Amino acid sequence: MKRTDYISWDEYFMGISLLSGMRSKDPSTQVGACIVDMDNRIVSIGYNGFLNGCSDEDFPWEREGDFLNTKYPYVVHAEQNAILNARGKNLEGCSIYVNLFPCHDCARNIIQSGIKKVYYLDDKYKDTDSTKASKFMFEKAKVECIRLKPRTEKIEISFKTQD
Ligand SMILES: O=c1[nH]c(=O)n([C@H]2C[C@H](O)[C@@H](COP(=O)(O)O)O2)cc1CO
Ligand SMILES: [Zn+2]
Repeated sequence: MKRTDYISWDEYFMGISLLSGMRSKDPSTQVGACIVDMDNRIVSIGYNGFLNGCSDEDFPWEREGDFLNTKYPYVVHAEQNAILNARGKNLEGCSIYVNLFPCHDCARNIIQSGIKKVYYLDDKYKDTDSTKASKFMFEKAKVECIRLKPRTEKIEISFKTQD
């Protein structure tokens, strides 16, 4: 008799996005993205962070104040990192799982990469122009956006061993 309490594909991939977000140093918003092909094979993963080869201390994590003294000009978004981490692999027809609804810049990159479905959890910036632009572009480009309603509230990962 097979196990019945295994996690669904959606919980698996969104869980990987959330786990990836746990690598983010952003004090306010940790975002993870997981790109999956049409055979449910994981193609790429990314989280929001600063630039390769630079120290995380080189840039500010602030949200407020003069634009150049905030993180916004510098932080690479999770979706962008996931697309770039695919290292040029063909993403046509793939899905992307991301815990936060994509900003308008990520929406453009998602569309241009050939990704056709966006699964998301949180839409806390739904009232911003950025998100409104994302939704408009996704609609015009026929990229499907699906808000995940997970069956369970949380999945626990434990490193406890039997010995
Ligand atoms: O599409 C996105 N992808 C993504 O990685 N992020 C990241 C960028 C920032 O590090 C953080 C947003 O910061 P905040 O919530 O403090 O404004 O989330 C933010 C968005 C949308 O806001
Ligand atoms: Zn973005």
